[in-house]
Amino acid sequence: MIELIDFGKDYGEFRAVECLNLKIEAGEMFGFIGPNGAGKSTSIRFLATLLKATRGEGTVNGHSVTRDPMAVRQSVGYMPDNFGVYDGMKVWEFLDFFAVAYRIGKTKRKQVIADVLELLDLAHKRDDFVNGLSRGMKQRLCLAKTLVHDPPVLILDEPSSGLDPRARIEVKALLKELRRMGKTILISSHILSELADCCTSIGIIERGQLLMHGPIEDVYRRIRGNRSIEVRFTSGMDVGLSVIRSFPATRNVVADVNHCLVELDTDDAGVSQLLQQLVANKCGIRNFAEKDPSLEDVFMMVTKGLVT
Ligand SMILES: Nc1ncnc2c1ncn2[C@@H]1O[C@H](COP(=O)(O)OP(=O)(O)OP(=O)(O)O)[C@@H](O)[C@H]1O
Repeated sequence: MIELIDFGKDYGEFRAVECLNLKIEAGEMFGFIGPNGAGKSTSIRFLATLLKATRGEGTVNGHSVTRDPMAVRQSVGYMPDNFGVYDGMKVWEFLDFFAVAYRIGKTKRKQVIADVLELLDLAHKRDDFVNGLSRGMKQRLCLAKTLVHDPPVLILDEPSSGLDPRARIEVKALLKELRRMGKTILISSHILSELADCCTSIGIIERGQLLMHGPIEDVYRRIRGNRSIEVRFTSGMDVGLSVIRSFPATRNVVADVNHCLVELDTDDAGVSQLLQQLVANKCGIRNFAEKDPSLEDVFMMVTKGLVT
């Protein structure tokens, strides 16, 4: 649904994006992650047809970004990282303005505006002035305007920036709902915990280069290397620790009062074997669970070059 093929962008002498290749399938929610200045907005603005590539190409919904930008615009709802609102405009007028720009007829516009206001929970603000809205509501209104022409693809640059925790949770719930409605979503964000539980795949970009991308589970798996298992005991922890320490796949053990963290170099069968040995040795176990790294851990490891 979205593809970048050898995309590169120079600003004068400065190479902002090196050579980016990326493929996002229909129905995915793709999290685009990178430190400030990594090249996320540059890539996003190219896909939204607002920026010319220095090298390479992109396609959205089967349309070439460089050769058929008008068709791409029909397919994309784009939310920039900072957007302006017009003074003296009411909420419905703001949406009407964009609906006219997308050449939606007058009768249909009324219905479309009512629908998106309903979806974004802004119906009660229909006749309020846009510049009097809170930041969270302005952000929701901007998301509403990306939907007026019912595009299959949404490209959202930092949609949650500057929002308080409650407003961020609301935006996240909305994005999940939009994905459920069949939209393909590309979202950039610095709030990694937020992306972790709503994205199906991620890409990590730094200094204009895509360091890693793929389904979120694959990325975790590639990072994980050794597996980290947390074991909580109700009894028999001394015996349990000697079983764990003598287990051939054990690489490291960090023990606390009634639980320990074990690093294992093994597969699923090995993990299960360790559990069986603990049970066979009559250890009381309250919890035996694999600990996944957080998206923050993944991001730090990849951008520090600890993983290739
Ligand atoms: N119009 C421009 N002229 C010159 N340099 C630019 C221009 N736009 C962006 N850059 C530079 O290109 C690099 C990539 O910028 P970009 O905005 O794409 O990064 P980003 O990953 O979106 O960062 P952020 O998370 O801070 O928004 C940065 O070093 C930036 O300073």
